Amino acid sequence: MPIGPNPNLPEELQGYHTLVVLDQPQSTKERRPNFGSLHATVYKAISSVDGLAYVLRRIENFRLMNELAFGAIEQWSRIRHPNIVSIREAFTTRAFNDSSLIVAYDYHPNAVTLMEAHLKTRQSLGLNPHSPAPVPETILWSYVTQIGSAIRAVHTAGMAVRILDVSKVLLTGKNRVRIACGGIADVVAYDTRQDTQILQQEDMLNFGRLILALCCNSPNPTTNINKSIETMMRNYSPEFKAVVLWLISKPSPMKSINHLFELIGPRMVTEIDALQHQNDRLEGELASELENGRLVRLLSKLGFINERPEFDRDPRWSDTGDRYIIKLFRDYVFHQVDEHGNPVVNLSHVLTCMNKLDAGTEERIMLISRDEQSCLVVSYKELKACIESTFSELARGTAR
Ligand SMILES: Nc1ncnc2c1ncn2[C@@H]1O[C@H](COP(=O)(O)OP(=O)(O)OP(=O)(O)O)[C@@H](O)[C@H]1O
Repeated sequence: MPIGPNPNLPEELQGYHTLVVLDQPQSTKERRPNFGSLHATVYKAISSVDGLAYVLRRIENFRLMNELAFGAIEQWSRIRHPNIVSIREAFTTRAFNDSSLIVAYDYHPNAVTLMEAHLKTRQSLGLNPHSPAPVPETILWSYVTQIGSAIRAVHTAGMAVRILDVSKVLLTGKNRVRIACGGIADVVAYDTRQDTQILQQEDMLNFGRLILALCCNSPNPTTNINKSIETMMRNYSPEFKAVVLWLISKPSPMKSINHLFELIGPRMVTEIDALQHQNDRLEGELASELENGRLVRLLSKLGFINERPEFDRDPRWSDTGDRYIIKLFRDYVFHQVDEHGNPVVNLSHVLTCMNKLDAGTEERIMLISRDEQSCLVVSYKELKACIESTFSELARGTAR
């Protein structure tokens, strides 16, 4: 949640403007480093290039010693994965009166960290964060599949995730998770380069710790690992426990993220089913939005045609031919009254009429003039043709 605009922030930052801090404010006393020994702050900002919102992660007091450190950002920006927040670019800046590293990522509205979604709520509600209110196993299987898939993509690209814990994985939709800080560690720790295979083994350990943290409602489940494993065993199936224990098991050259997918095979089928259901639901919603779009277009055309002020003194325009039929139809749809003369405000009548008009059905309706002196029987098909021809006449500017 944005905390609000801050007058102390730069107005413009290498093509970004309207910066808003997204982190929870920390008092100077409790402010702790959150990237190794460095402080980081997260902002939402708007790009002047495409007008879209992005997230800028700023690492304070960072000195770039070697331009080659940005090579990793290029590699990361080539990764497009549904469970990784995409990187846009990275640069250094003095706009904050220090030397900062900025890494720009895609912005996901309403995203919260797994920490905020599952662990902080208990603390903020004043509940014991360690008391058992386990995250349901089905949700955790989904997280395991998604985060595992993200790690696999990064490892396949010859890199390591490096920053992976409950405060650095985002929940960006219903059960959709994304790794949030790709690339930063590669730049910040460029000078102390480590063997990628070792880092990849650490990824699996961190992944195991992350899942264990969610099982135990504790951000640091490894402080008392035996107790955490006990808690997990009480609340989750043996199959799930086996996966977590494998993830936190000792690193070995034989331990690869690909093996995870052999362990969780049947769960991936459940995940695929859930995704297809979700897809069906979204397609359903999209279909009704398409219908709404068609209706808005039709209503707009009616709005353009009826009561044009430039034809006010020219009853020949609005009271003859096609336009007259459209005018009576407008009254039929919107201006009906009941037997007491009260307006009938019935949205479903409007929607039914508009749908029939859009489809151009053969159904006939009786249109009566306000003075009840004339009465016309027309089909929706004829009405549709009238509206189309009058609207194109208007659009061509040949209405007079
Ligand atoms: N790509 C993003 N899109 C949308 N919101 C994001 C994105 N990345 C982070 N956020 C938001 O920014 C907030 C702060 O992120 P951050 O990674 O600093 O988490 P944090 O819990 O404050 O971690 P730390 O304790 O390390 O500061 C999160 O609550 C999240 O809602």
